[in-house]
Parts: sequence; C-alpha cells; structure tokens
Amino acid sequence: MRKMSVDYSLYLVTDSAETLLRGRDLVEVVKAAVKGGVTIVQFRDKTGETGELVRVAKALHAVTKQYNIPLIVNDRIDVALAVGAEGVHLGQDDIDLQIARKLLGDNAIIGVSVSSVDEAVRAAKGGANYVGIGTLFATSTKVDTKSVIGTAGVKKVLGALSAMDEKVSAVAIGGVNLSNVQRVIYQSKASFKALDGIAVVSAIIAAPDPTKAAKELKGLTRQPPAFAVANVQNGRKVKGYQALIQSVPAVVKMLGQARPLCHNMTNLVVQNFAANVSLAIGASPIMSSNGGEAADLARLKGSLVINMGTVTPDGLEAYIVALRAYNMHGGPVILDPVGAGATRTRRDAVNRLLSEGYFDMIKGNEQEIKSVLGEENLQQNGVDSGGSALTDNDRARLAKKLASRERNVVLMTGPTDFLSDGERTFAVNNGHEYLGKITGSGCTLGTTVASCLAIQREDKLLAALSGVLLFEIAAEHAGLREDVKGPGTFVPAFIDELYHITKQTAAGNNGWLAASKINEMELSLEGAVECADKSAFSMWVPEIQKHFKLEDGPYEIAVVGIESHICVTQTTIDLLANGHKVYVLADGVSSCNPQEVPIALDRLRKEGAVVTTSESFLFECMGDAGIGE
Ligand SMILES: Cc1ncc(COP(=O)(O)OP(=O)(O)O)c(N)n1
Ligand SMILES: Cc1nc(C(=O)O)sc1CCOP(=O)(O)O
Repeated sequence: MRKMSVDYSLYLVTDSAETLLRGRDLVEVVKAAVKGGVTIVQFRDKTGETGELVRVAKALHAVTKQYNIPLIVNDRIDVALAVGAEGVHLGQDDIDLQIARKLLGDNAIIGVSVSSVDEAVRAAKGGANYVGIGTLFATSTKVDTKSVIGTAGVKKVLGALSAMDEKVSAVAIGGVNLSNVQRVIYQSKASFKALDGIAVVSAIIAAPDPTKAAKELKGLTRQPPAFAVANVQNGRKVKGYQALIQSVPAVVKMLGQARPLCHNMTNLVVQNFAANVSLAIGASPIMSSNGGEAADLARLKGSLVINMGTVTPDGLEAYIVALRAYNMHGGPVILDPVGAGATRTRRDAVNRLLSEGYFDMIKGNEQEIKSVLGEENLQQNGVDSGGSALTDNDRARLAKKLASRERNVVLMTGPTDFLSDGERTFAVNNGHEYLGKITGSGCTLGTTVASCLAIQREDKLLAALSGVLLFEIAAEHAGLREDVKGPGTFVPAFIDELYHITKQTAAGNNGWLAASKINEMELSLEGAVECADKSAFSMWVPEIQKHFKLEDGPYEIAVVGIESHICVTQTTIDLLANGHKVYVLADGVSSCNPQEVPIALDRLRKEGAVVTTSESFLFECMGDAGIGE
C-alpha cells in the first residue's frame, strides 16, 4: 500500500441501506460528496457478498483516487487488499490490530473504533493511525451501539490520548449533522488535543444533495460555533477577582442602557416574580414557553433561560427547539436543571438537553450539579438542595469539573455560591437568609444572570459574577431595611433594591460593591495532600510538618517554587534541620531578581541540599527504563 498523508476533517462512512440511498447509486452519492469536500471515505457494508464488496470498493477507489483522498474498508482486510485501498477500519471484535498491520504493512491507515479511554489507549499503543470515538449521540444509522458517550466522553478520550507519546488522530462518530457539528468540535476539545475530524454517515449519504451537505459540513468544521464567536474573537478574560470586580459596574450599567431581552421558559410558580426582577434590573423580560416563537425571539439578541421546574414531555421538545434557535444565533442560554436528581424523568430530560445543544451556563444547587455530572446513586428530595457534607474546596471542584467538561460557566448556588469557567473559580458569600424563605429566588437569580449574559458575552464568568453580586447584595440591602419584617415584606423590598442598585450604578455610584465577599479558589493543585496558607516565608509550618514526621522518615523531599532566595531557601534549611534529605530542583525555582538564584543555590548546596534538575531527579526516582511512566 502506498503511504498517503491524511486529512481526517470530514470523514464519510458509507452505508448502503435503502432508507438512506432511496434508489440512488452509492458510488454516485460518494462521488458527489467527495466533490463537496469529503477528505477521507470508508466503505462500510457489513452484509454484502465478498465479490460484490470488491466490485463496489473498486468503483469507490476509482473515485477517491481521482481526488487523491484515501479509501478505507470497514472490517474486511481481504477486500482492502483486493482493491489496494489505503487502509482498514477495525471494530473491537474484529481482527487483531497487530495482525492487520502485518498483513497490510506500515503504510496502511488503520483505524479502530473506541468508546472508552482504555480502548483508545490500547489502540494508540497498538499502532493505530486513528481512532473513531463513538457513539457520540444516539443515531438510527447504527442501533447496536455499545454506549452513547456524548461530547464529555469524547473529551475524556482525547485528554487521555494527549498524554501519550504515541501520536494518533481522532474522529468522533454518531449523530453528527449540520446542526451540531460545530458544537461537537468545540465541546469535545480537551486541554491539549482537539478532534482531527468528524465522521458522518446519514448527514451526507441521506442528504438530498450530498455535494451541498459535504460543503456545508466542511465549512462549519472550520468556524467556531456562533455561541463561541465572541469568546474566540475577543476572548481576553479578566484575571483575578479584584480586576473582575472592577468590571462589574460596566455590566450592570449596560443592562439599563441595552435593555436586553431575557426570554424565560420557566416554571409557572415563578413567572411573575422573574418578570419583575428582570424589569427591576433594566432588562426586558418575555415569558414564553412556546417553542414555535423561539426562532423569532432568538433573533432579538437576548438570552434564554430554560428552567426545568415544571418540565413536561411537550415542554422538553419546546426547550430543544428554542435551545437550537439560540445556539444558531449565538444567543446565550442558561440551564436551570431544577430538581435534576429527583426523578428519572428529570435526569433523562437533562441528558437529552445536553445532547441537543450548548448551554453557556448551568446554574443549580449542589444536588442538581452533581446530577448533571452524572453522579450515580443520587436521590434528590424534591427540588431542594438538602445539606452538604462537602468542604468548600470540594464544592468548588464540582463546579469547576462541570464547567470544564461542558466548556461553559457553572454557577453552583448554596450558602456560598461557586462560579467557575473551568479555569477561574470563585466563591461568593453574599446574600440574605430570606432568599431561602421565598419561592423562586434561585430561578430569578437565573433570570438576572441570563440578563447579564445577554450583554456580556465575551467573558461569561464576569456576566455570572455581575448577576450574582447584583442579586445578592440587593437582597442584603433589602434584609436590612426597617420596613422588612420577614419573607413577605422582603420580596417587594428586594425588587426595589435591585432597581436602586441598577440606577445608582448607571449614575456612576458603585459603592454597593464594597459589600462583595469573594474568594478566588486555588484548585489547580488537584490531588494535593495539603494546601497551606502561610505568612511565614518557610513552608515548614505545622500543616506541612504533620506529613513529614521524623519517626516515619527521614523523607526525601523535592523543593520547587519562588523565591529561591527567600521561601525556597528557608524551607530547605528547615527541612535539613529536621533531618530530611532535600533535593532543590534548579529548573523549578526562580526569583524576581535572577541574580539571586545562583547565590541561593550555592548556599543551599553548602547547607547540605542536593541541587539538581527536574529531569535528573525524575529519572533517579524511576531508576529503570522499563517503568511505565
Ligand atoms: C470512523 C469510524 N468510527 C467508528 C466506526 C464503527 O462503526 P462500525 O463499523 O459499525 O462498528 P464496529 O464494527 O467498529 O463495532 C466506523 N465504522 N468508522
Ligand atoms: C458507523 C457508526 N459507528 C458508530 C460508533 O458508535 O462506533 S455510530 C455509527 C453510525 C453513524 O451514523 P450517523 O452519522 O448517520 O449518525
């Protein structure tokens, strides 16, 4: 087989089912599709006689050769060899990858179907050129699928592949079409690896005009989705909560100036309250659960709240119509998965919504967020959160985990609210106890945040933070008023305070923000045994000392960090004084003034530390080339 460079971006997998071809000839359909920009073709026919398979494969190969793109044969090495195809695609139950490689040679393109990290790692280690990751979404083209893994499952596989030395390409397959292809590529991207392409059957084979379908799909694979455009083009995100707080007044001010439409598909209980909150902060509410008018509303540059509080089968279909319309126009959408963990119906509804469209933000209490994350054995009692056994760090991690999985912003409400966009995570400690004593406070927070999102699309975390602070500080102001005697009098006072804060901000008075109580959560040290805040320069503080008791040691400890001549030096000296062996990794320490570094390292060497490099240290730890890591 001749070696060929491969572009996996638009991978057409064929299917000869009459329901898809509707009387047309497969080879003609493929020819049309290739004209439209398909970059690789797989002949997949699981039932044909060998002679017929060879005949069709030959005809397909004539087409692909004309366009200089590879032809891959599904399952059948014999057919691939007979026609000189460029490669084969193997399932988990097909012939062993090593045997296929021996039979086809080094130049052959060999792809493997995978649906989990284990299968993908095995395929990569076994020398596959690419993996077909599926089943992405349920599809009528293939009903005997093992598991539907969604973009979250694809992302996990890509994450694992990115950490491997073996270079393997990846496409996703199952239910990809014109309406979701951009979202699939966007949401499945792992930190260091994106899909190399998408594989489709029906979106092209069943299309009335396969050339047009291929052209459109190809065009979409090259552009970010509408909901990510603002992020991608202007995506400078404000770093650090101080800078973020300073940006909040501009968002609140803009609410009154732009009067953004806030479209609420929300439950019957809170419609009136949500509309009043929306008006008070300067937005323009519309309470419509009719999917039929969503397409028109989505053009009005507002945002959409999908609140599952009183979800019904018809309501769910209407949400999906609206979600798609807003996604198409790039209008932000918030999911409020009310009571997501309470019933099977709600769990299924959430899964369906997540597979049908993109949510710029998911807002829920701890139980709801856990349920959206797919935690097993979770039984939520009604729509309330219930208590939590988790630490603040654990709760912040939940928000961060969901946000990075969905590539959006997550607002997890509770006595402390946690906001994350997967990179930055904040805890907000504002609010008033009366918010917990009235109906619909969580839902109307969703409406507030959605209104902010409508006018602040570049930095969605800033929009969320602005909405949360406006809402919760207004609640604090209301709760302090003398005329407020309890939850009943709190509601109108709260609406008044939302209105006052918005007006004050428009007039340039931002004093209300002084009440904000925000912490930036440091969660990047995943798996850290201890994260200790310290004012001492040395890290040898009680929280750290307890992990290094001399009677269990002495320990061999590697030290990295800043500043080499201050904290690193004092920590190392304390560790040595307490009997431990210390390695200072020269390429892992630094000082603002670079001249300090060699002087500090020289001193530490004299004090008895081993000054070495990270690579030298790691190889010394491993000791043997046979070790997996
Ligand atoms: C690119 C690509 N990915 C996955 C498949 C798997 O489909 P199928 O051949 O129906 O299933 P298995 O035989 O692998 O179980 C594919 N054909 N192409
Ligand atoms: C061939 C195939 N393999 C899948 C897998 O999950 O491995 S799903 C699938 C069918 C994909 O068809 P469509 O693009 O029409 O949804």
